[in-house]
Amino acid sequence: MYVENASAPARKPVTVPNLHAMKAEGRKIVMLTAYDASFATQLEIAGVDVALVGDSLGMVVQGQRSTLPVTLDQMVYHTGMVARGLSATLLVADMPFMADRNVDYALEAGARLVGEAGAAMVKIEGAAPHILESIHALTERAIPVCAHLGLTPQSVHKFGGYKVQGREHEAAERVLSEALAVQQAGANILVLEGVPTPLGERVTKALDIPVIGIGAGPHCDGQVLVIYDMLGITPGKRPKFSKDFLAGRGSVQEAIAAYVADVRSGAFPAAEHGYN
Ligand SMILES: Nc1nc(=O)c2c([nH]1)NC[C@@H]1CN(c3ccc(C(=O)N[C@@H](CCC(=O)O)C(=O)O)cc3)CN21
Ligand SMILES: CC(C)C(=O)C(=O)O
Ligand SMILES: [Mg+2]
Repeated sequence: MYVENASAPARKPVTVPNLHAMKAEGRKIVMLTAYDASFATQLEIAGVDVALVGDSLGMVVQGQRSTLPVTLDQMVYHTGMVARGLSATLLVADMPFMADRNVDYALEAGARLVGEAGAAMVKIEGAAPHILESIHALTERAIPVCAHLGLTPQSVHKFGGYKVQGREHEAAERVLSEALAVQQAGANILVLEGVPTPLGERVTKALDIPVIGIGAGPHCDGQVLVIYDMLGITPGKRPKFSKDFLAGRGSVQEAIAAYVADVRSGAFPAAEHGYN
């Protein structure tokens, strides 16, 4: 029987091997943050590939000045809420500041975010020796890892602000060698944030694993944004790499659908969203 409001056929679940196939086939990966079940459902309906419970929730949900105050308990709480809104979308949860202080802590945090809260993968910033060890230890225990390099927000005090990374020749070479190191340690995918467009392209071409960019130019294998930035409701100034997809559209669902379509077609990001 034809039912006008019958829901769309269920999407096949997105898996880690799917993301690797997408890179191989040149199909762009669409990633977006979510912090609760209602937004998670909107991502699910729009066909977003990967949902990220970002520690950016400290800034956009809690109103903090950085991501550093976010606790593991809070990440577990939000990850659980998002997990209950998803079915096919792959769920990644950020390791909060210092939950990766050593391998044992990182394993404990991974166990909670995946085992207790329902994430399929955890994201860890940096490529310091203890981070490479943790990436290895987690992936050995079948917890997939998304590495995160470039403008890593948990290093805001070290960088002296949210500054684009890898601008000088030596700094660019360092980002590239860190990317190779996290891949070697076992990372399944990489988020590359806040680097010049040519470096985004070099890293994407040098790695076998998918590279998801945010402020890293259009050559990455996929893109990620903070959902409040792409809905134009971020308090204060939005990063230059973001875009308001709700402007001129009638609903949150249309805005997310436009983001999905523009990432898949390569229309987003445009030159104005990148750094040179
Ligand atoms: N709303 C929001 N969006 C984000 O993308 C985001 C967060 N919050 N919180 C956690 C981190 C912090 N991020 C940020 C925050 C600011 C800039 C920013 O203003 N960058 C300057 C670059 C200046 C330079 O050229 O070095 C810019 O103008 O874009 C970048 C990333 C990314 N993450
Ligand atoms: C900006 C993305 C990559 C992130 O780490 C977050 O939302 O916390
Ligand atoms: Mg984060």
